[in-house]
Parts: sequence; structure tokens; C-alpha cells
Amino acid sequence: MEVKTTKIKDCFILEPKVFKDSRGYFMESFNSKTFNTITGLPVDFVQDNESESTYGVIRGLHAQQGESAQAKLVRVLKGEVLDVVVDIRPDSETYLEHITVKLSAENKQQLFVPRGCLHGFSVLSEKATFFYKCDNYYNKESEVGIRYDDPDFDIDWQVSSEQALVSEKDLELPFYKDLKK
Ligand SMILES: Cc1cn([C@H]2C[C@H](O)[C@@H](COP(=O)(O)OP(=O)(O)O[C@H]3O[C@H](C)C(=O)[C@H](O)[C@H]3O)O2)c(=O)[nH]c1=O
Repeated sequence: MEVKTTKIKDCFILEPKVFKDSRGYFMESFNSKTFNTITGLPVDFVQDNESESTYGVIRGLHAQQGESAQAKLVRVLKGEVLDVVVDIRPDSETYLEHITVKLSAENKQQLFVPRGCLHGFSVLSEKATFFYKCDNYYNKESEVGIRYDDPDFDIDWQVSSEQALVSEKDLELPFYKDLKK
């Protein structure tokens, strides 16, 4: 497993070792000991999630806060997405900055999204199956989110606004500046 840092503290890109042979390939998609050693983070995942979306879908930007804050280890099983992480940790050097990373079944890259960050993705392939491990359980009441098109962040989702397919819930999300403090 190779690990690359990003400008957002504790937000890592992980590249698992892929063993290819005449049958296809094998990889350890997750190994707790390896993960904790290479990231230095003692993360204990408790819930796996999976979603499938069609081209142009944008899910997010969401996070759970307080006692229910979640770190996520995300990857794509089918297709390709543009993954987006926005740092909303007030004491972080990259507060309100964001990164984008292309994750695909092809590149097999994974992204570790630390607690305290908003997360979302846009689907760049016809369909995408998205899989992620969470280190805390779902708690709807603790959810916060901002609109994907918040002008303060100017995120390029690589999907035109005409093609973007966003849930009613996500269209009703506030801009960051309007979040109840
Ligand atoms: C997240 C979640 C949802 N649900 C139920 C609640 C809804 O009835 C249904 C769809 O939920 P939602 O529309 O919030 O799903 P997404 O828009 O994909 O939400 C996710 O989007 C971005 C990309 C994230 O990083 C978060 O993990 C998560 O917020 O699944 C559950 O039962 N458990 C869960 O952990």
C-alpha cells in the first residue's frame, strides 16, 4: 500500500498493491494494521456504505458533526468519480480549502477523509459504484451539509450544471456562510 499526503492534514490518497496474473488481479483493499501503520492514525471502522449513481450525479457535500463525526475511507468499485473534500476544521491551516481527486475502478485509488471535513463526489462515468468505510455510525441528526455549488468554494465538479443530478435534500442545503453556527 502506497500513501500520498494531500494539502489537507490527515487526508491521504492510498494506492493498494495489486497482484496481477493470467487470471486477473488480487489486492488487499483494506488492512487495518497496514492502514494504521502507514497513516499513523488509529482508525477503527465500524460501518461500510455503498451507493450506485449514474452519470452527472453529485452527492454531497455532507459531514456528521460532534460525537458522530465520521472519518471515511472511500473508493470506487465500478466507474469513475471526482471526489471532493472540504476542510471545515476551524483550527486547520487549510480551513475552507478543498481538494479534488479522481477515483476509479481502474486506478483503484482510495481517499481517507478525516473527521471534520465535508465530503462529496460527482459521477464522471455512465455509472459508478461507490464504497466507503466509516469510523462512526450514521446519525442523521448530526448531519451538516452545504450546497455543491456554493460560490465561496467554486468547486469544479467536471459535470455541467445542466447535467448535474442532485437530490432534493442536497438542493435545499445552505451555503456555508448560512450554516447555523
Ligand atoms: C449516509 C447514510 C444514509 N442512510 C439512508 C438515509 C437515506 O434514506 C438514504 C440515502 O441517504 P443520503 O441521500 O444521505 O445518501 P448520500 O447523498 O449518498 O449521502 C452520502 O453522501 C456523501 C457522499 C457522504 O460522504 C456521506 O457519507 C453521505 O451523506 O440512505 C443510511 O441509512 N445510512 C447512512 O449512513
